[in-house]
Amino acid sequence: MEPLVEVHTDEEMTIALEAGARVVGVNNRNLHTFEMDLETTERVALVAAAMGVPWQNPTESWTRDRIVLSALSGITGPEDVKRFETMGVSMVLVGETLMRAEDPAKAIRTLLGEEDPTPVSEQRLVKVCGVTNVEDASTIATAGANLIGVIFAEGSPRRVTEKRARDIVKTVQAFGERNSPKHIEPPPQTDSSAEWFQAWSRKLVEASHRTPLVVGVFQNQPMEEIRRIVAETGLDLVQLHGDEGMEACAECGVPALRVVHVPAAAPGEERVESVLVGGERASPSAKSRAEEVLAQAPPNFAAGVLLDTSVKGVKGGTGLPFDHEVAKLVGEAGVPVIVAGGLDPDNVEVCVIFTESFGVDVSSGVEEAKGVKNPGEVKRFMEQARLAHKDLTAKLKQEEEEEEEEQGERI
Ligand SMILES: O=C(O)c1ccccc1NCC(=O)[C@H](O)[C@H](O)COP(=O)(O)O
Repeated sequence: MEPLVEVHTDEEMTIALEAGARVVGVNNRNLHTFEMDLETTERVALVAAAMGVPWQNPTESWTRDRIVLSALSGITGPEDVKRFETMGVSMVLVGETLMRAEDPAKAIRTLLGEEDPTPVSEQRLVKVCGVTNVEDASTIATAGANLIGVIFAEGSPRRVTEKRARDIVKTVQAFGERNSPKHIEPPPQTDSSAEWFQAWSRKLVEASHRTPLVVGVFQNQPMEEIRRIVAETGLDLVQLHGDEGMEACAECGVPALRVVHVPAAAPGEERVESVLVGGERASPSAKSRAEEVLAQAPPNFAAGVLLDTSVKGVKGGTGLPFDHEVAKLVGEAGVPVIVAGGLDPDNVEVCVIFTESFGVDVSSGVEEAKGVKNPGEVKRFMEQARLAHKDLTAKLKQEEEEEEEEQGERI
């Protein structure tokens, strides 16, 4: 019988090989800090290479002059399996991903590349906001949200203390197997809002698809206060939800989402009703609102544009939608947006398919009381949003193919 010897550092690898270990597993998780780093296997494997000990290629049968090298922990998607397969690792060990999976058999097929997951580059964002306790944060992280919002805005019934925010940050970090804020490098500066926000949207999805990020929501608060709270609580991102303007987003100490407020829609005008009236593609009011939004979205400051409803001076957590035609038009101009305001598990799908938005944000639509989330509704919202994202990806792909076919026919 051959024992599997687990190592995490260069030194441990040296000891294991010198002792004659033939099956060596590199744990990507540091068991002292619980921090996860998939590069650990690659780094520690170099020690074996430097000692002239080759490892077994997964496609060949084992010979005793080679070690069987395994990558342990942190494997969450087929791209991770591929990464280790490419470097010739013989085995991967997967625990947490299968424990969290609703359908472990399907999860294994997905890891092996036999099921078709949405590639990260095509994924979209879901934010659940107004979280006030660690139990809700855990529920939302487990349900698969990308962003978890905590509110510092004065007067909000969902406002949290710094201590509570710190506890929520710790819970979300532990879920994502990290113990520090996620650093996201901004894209290169550009003259184009579309280019800037598209680059940021890819970065946000990439940074949050394994591990949710915590967003602190502020409203017209002094910048020193924001920066202090960011540093003291460990927030990953900020959301400026007042009249701060775009430029302020570059001053927060971490990347910031900028909210642009759109007045609440008149009843019945939340979505498609303004389209195709009298041959006009969009209502004049939606067009001018979209232009206003675009004018407020210069490049090089914010990490994203979040459109939310304002009603009679109230901004945030209104539970009311705005005219989604506005979001659709801003997206068509090339600027990806996150749509907030009055979303719930029953209307999120229509919103996603209609607006083709990059992201959605919900707060009161999944609450059972102000500041208290309903776990069943959170789960349902996530399922509906993800389903809609899948349908939208399929729809956009089909449209692209049809367009290519048409172009081919014209030539
Ligand atoms: O939710 C609040 O109480 C709030 C108060 C002040 C500023 C912002 C606030 N919420 C920020 C959000 O991002 C909400 O998710 C967004 O407004 C949507 O809320 P809802 O319409 O309830 O889904």
